[in-house]
This record gives sequence, structure tokens and C-alpha cells, in this order.
Amino acid sequence: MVRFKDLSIRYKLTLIMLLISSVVLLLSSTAFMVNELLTLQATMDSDLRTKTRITASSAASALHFHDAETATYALKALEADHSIVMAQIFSNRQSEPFATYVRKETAKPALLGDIKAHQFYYSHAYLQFSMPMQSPENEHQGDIVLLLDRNLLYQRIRTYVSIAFGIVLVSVLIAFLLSTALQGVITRPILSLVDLTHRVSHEKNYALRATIDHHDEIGILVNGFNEMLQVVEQRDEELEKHREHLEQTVANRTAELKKLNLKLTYQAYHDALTNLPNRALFIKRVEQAIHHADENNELLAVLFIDLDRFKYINDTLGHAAGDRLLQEVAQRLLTCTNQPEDTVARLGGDEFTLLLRNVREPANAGIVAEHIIKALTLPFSFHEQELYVTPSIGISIYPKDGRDVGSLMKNADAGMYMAKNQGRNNYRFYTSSANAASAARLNMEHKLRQALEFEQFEVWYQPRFDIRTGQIVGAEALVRWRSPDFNLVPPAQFIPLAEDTGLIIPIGEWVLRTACQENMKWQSIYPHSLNVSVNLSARQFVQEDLLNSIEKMIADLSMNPSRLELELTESLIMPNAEDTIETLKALKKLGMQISVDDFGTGYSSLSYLKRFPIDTLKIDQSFVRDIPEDEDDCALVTAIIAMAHNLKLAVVAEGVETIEQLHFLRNYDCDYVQGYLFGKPMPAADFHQLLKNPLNLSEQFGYSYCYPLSAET
Ligand SMILES: Nc1nc2c(ncn2[C@@H]2O[C@H](COP(=O)(O)O[C@H]3[C@@H](O)[C@H](n4cnc5c(=O)[nH]c(N)nc54)O[C@@H]3COP(=O)(O)O)[C@@H](O)[C@H]2O)c(=O)[nH]1
Repeated sequence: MVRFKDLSIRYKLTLIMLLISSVVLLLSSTAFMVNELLTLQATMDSDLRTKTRITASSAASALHFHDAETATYALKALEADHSIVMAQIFSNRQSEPFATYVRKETAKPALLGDIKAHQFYYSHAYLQFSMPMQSPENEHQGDIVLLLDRNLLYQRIRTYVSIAFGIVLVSVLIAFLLSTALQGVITRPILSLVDLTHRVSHEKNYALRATIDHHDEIGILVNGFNEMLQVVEQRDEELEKHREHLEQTVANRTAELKKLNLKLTYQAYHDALTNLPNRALFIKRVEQAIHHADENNELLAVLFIDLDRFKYINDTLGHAAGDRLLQEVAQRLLTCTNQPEDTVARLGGDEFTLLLRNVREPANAGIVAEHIIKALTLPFSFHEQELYVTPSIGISIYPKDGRDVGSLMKNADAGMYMAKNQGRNNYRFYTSSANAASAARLNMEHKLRQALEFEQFEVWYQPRFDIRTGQIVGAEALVRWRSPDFNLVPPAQFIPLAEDTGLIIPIGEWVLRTACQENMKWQSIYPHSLNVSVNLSARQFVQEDLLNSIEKMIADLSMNPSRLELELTESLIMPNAEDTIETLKALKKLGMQISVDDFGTGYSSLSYLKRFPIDTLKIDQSFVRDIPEDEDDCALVTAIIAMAHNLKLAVVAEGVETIEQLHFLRNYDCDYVQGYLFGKPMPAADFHQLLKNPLNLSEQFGYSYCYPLSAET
């Protein structure tokens, strides 16, 4: 069953109007009828009273004279009035009615109640009224009663009801027709609004508007609807703009993400410093190459390149120089392969790799290695300085030296260590012994760490003499490793590895402290001042807390700092001269001596030499070795001595092995000598003995002023 609230507005309006009109008409008709009936009843009452009075008056004399016939006749006059059903006159003198009139064809009805003056009685069918009848003398002589038929009233009611019903019907009909015709005025704009709503929601066209031809509530509604559409349209436009903006942003972000992704992928597979493929990409390329080589029966070569002394350059010149050098090396390596399918990669640090595809014979890989060595031979320039770096290259061949990336790289690495062990700046093909060499290096590193832990290092001392007085003036401290496995290991065999691994820092510190402690013992044995000179490696020299640790050590030992001489090689101090000057000044400030070791082997700038706060130049033994035979060496040695003296520097000649060398150096005014001629590096105990029993050099070398030295001299 359809509920009222579910009906359309049209039907609701029609029903409401019908209901209202019906209710109104019914109420008004009912009110009207009630009013009419009450009026009619009052009229009937009044009419009956009038008729009763008139009849009573016309029959009064008949009653007075007791003339029943006349009285009856008087009553009969009521015949003309069809509403009077019965009329009776009662005389005081008798109980029976004095005269009676009953309408024809009507059964005589019974009276409705006792006869009481001016009293109305009502029954469904009749209305009774009675009044007293007076004699001419105004004496009560009897009563008259009239009975009125109320049918007339009912007829009227029926007529009214019929009319009212008819009016209601007609009215409802008219109301229905009118409401049907007029409800369109209300529903049409609403329906068109509904229609518009559907269009808007289907077409999503918020520019549509409802036409307004009403100024009533519907007009307000339409207006409100249009305003709402306008707001929605504006929102929609804003949303559209926002959406477009968002789409643009998303498109931009997506493009950025793609770029970033490409960049990240690139970064994941490339070395940031050199832009060369990194280890991950190199491994991939080798894997692909192996796959291809398998299918096409080809040879591959993997070259493992390590730069000799790179760490040293990095430490002395700083990371900027190191980075620049690596970039330049990368560029030069790229020129060494002319096949586009070959790969040059940087694994990290100073390690580079090369993948050569479709190698016809292993020797071709050797040719590429030679190109690399040649390409790196030319100096690298950094801030107007020329830097030299050499490579050690190991080569492994697929499939001979390994069938997977790991083996090929490991074996090329082993070949590289072989190249390093065999003098650097060369290349070696992998052989089974290369693995042993690589393992040996690892083993050596392990043992070196143990040596530090178990204090297997010793400091040996090589005496230094004043060439004029023949007096011993000090000693150079030289480290030795007394290994339980390798016996006494000379520094040349472990210092390079210690430098590569950074172990040189703790080893160097230990040597420095031990040498200083030893120097303090010498003072109690030997009456003259003795210096101890200690070699400082590049990595020690660039340590941030170098100054602090030396200062602390001197303070701890309460040592006279002027007894300590630090030996720095020419190639250590020159490349980064400005920074070096500052560090040297600070060291000088602490009170120690500074000497330049291996002088003549590096690339000294004389202007810097002048500015360095140094005390001594040590002529490298390579120049001393061939004097006085080699004229060039003689010229160099004499020039160095002259220059040093001009710069107010002392000169030490090292590696003096012959009396001729000694004579030459003495003739050219060299200040100090050191070499096997006077004494090889020796353990501390032996050096103590030497200090206690100095050699008689006057006998040995013909110098009257030399040994033996006495406390007095
Ligand atoms: N950073 C550190 N370096 C050190 C330390 N101890 C040594 N070294 C360096 O190791 C290099 C080799 O030293 P060593 O094997 O001790 O050789 C020294 C001398 O034995 C040798 N020498 C001395 N006189 C002669 C000689 O007449 N003939 C000859 N053939 N060799 C001789 O020369 C080496 C000393 O050289 P130098 O240091 O340049 O004075 C060596 O380079 C040491 O620097 C250390 O504790 N720390």
C-alpha cells in the first residue's frame, strides 16, 4: 500500500485540497443545517404558539358557551394547515376533551404529556403545545392543545442534507478539477527543478540554471538552487583547476621521480668521483661477458690496477689532490681501451679494474697493461705541482684463471700483489703462485699487527759523526722487526705494508718514544750531547694530533727537545709545502731539530727550502755511493753542501762506506757522516758499548783529531 508521504506532491496537493474542501464544506454545511434546523424549530415553536393562540381565541366563546360544535368547527379551521395533526380543547368542567380535531387519514395520536400552560413537548414525530383559554371575564375556562407534525422538519433536514451533499460533491469535484489544474503551478517548477537536478547530476554540468518566473517560495527555492549551482560551479572550476594543478604536480613529480630513479640507478652503478662504473656494475658486466664468452668461445681478461704510493699522495697533499688524481687516472685509463664493449671501473680507493672482452690471446691483455703503465707515466699536475703515480696491475684470463666473476677478480688481485711485490709499476699475469703471494701479504699484515701487540719491534741505532772533530754526535733510530716466523725483518720489507695499512702510525709512535727514552740513557754513558734522529712517515706527519702527542711525550719523559731530530723525506714535505711550513714551524717551536732525508731524490723547490724551518739536509746515499769516481755525483754533492751552507743548514752524508768518500766529503766541508764505514745500524746494547768504547778513528782513517775521544775534549 502506498503511504501518503510516498505520494508525489501532485497527489498530495490534490488530496490535501480535496480533504480540506470536504472538511470545510462538511463543517459549513453542518453548521448551516444545524442553524437552519434550530431556526426552523424556533419558527415551528412560534408558529405553533401563534396557531394555538389564534385557535384558542376563535374557540374561546364556544367554550364559554359550552358550544362543542362551534368549538369543533373552530378547530376544524386548522384543516388548512397540514402540519397540525391534532387539536383538542379541554374544559374545566369535564375530563373528556371538549372538542377534538384530528387530521384526516391520520390515526389519532396520544398527547405527549400533561397539559401545562405554555409548555412544549417534543417527540420524534410531534410537537405539542398547550395554552389556557380565558373567558371574557378573564377566567380560566379550559385549555387548548395543538399537536404539530414534525415531518416537515425532517423533510427540510433531508432537503438540506441532499443540497449540502450535492454542494459538497460539486465542491469536491470543482476542488479536484481546480487543484488538478492549479497544482501544476506548484509542481511544474518543482518538477523542472527535479529534472534539472537529474541533468546536472548526469551531465555534471554545473553551468545549468533553473529559470525563475516565480516570486514565491518556489522562486526562492529556484533562486537558492541556482545559487547553490553557482557555488558548486565555482567549486567545480576550482576543483578542476586544483585537479589540473595536481595532475601537473603529479606529472612533474613523476618526471622528477623518474629522473631521480635514473640518477639513483646511475649512482648505484657508478662511482661518484670518477663517473666510472662501480664494483656492482663491473660485476654485472663481467657476468654478461662470461655468458657471451661461453656462447661464442671467447677469452676475457680482467685487469686489477692499484696505484702505488697513492695513499702517500693522499695523506701528504690532502683528499682534494687525491680525488683530482683519481679522476685524471680514470680519464687516462679510458684512453687505454679502444673497444666500446670493454669496461673501466673503479672499485674504491685507488683500485681500478678493466674488463677486456673478446681477447684474442692473453698477451693482448699484457699490451693493454703496458699502455696503462705508459699512460700513467706522464706526471699529473695539481696546483702547479707535478705528481707521479705508478700502477701495479694483475691480470686474470677467462676461462683459464677462473670461471666466475669472484675467481677472476680474486686472481687478478693476486696478480696485482705479485706486481707490487716485484717492484711496482709493472703487471703480472695470474699464476698459481700469485695466490700464494697475495696470501703471504695478508699473512704479513696479520703478523705485523701481532708484532705490535706482542712488542716484537726493536729500535736499532746507526751512529753519526762530526766530520771535523771525529766525535760521535748522535744516532739515527731504525726500526727492526724480530719476527718469530721470519727472524729479523728489515724495514724495507714491512714499512711499505705498514704504510698501506696505517699500522705505521702506532709503529712510528712506538719507535719515537723508544728512541727518546734511549737517548736519555745515552746521556749517562757519554759525556757529550747526543741527538737521536727518528724517521717520520708521511702518514704520521699528517696526523692531526702529531704535535700534541710529541709534546706530551717529551713532557712525559722530561726530555730536552733539542736532542730529538725528526727526519722527513724531501718527497714528503715538498708537495704540500705551505701546510708543511706551518707544521714544521710548530714542531720547531716545541724545540726539536728537523732534517730533510733523502735530499736530492725528490723535487725540491729552492724557494720553499729557504722558507722551511729546517736544520739539516741529508744527502741521499745514492749520490754518495759513487763519489769520488762519478763526476756528476761529485758535482751534485758539492753543490748540495754549498747550497745548504748558504742557507745556514748543516749537511749529513749518509751511506758513507769508503775512506775515499769520507775524504771527499771532508774536503768539501760536509758537516756530518753516517754509514757502514763507521758503523751499521746496531741494537741499543751494542750502541751503548760503542759509546763506552769508541773506535780509534785516527788510527783507522788517519785523522789525528778523531778517536779516541775523551771526556775533556
Ligand atoms: N717511517 C720510518 N721509516 C723507517 C724507520 N726505520 C727505518 N725506516 C726506513 O726504512 C728504510 C730502510 O731502512 P734500513 O733498512 O734501516 O736502512 C737504513 C740503513 O741501514 C741504510 N744505511 C745506512 N748506512 C748505509 C751504508 O753505508 N750503506 C748502505 N747500503 N746502507 C746504509 O740506510 C737506511 C737509512 O736510510 P735513511 O732513513 O734515508 O737515513 C729507510 O728508508 C728508513 O728511512 C722508522 O722507524 N720509521
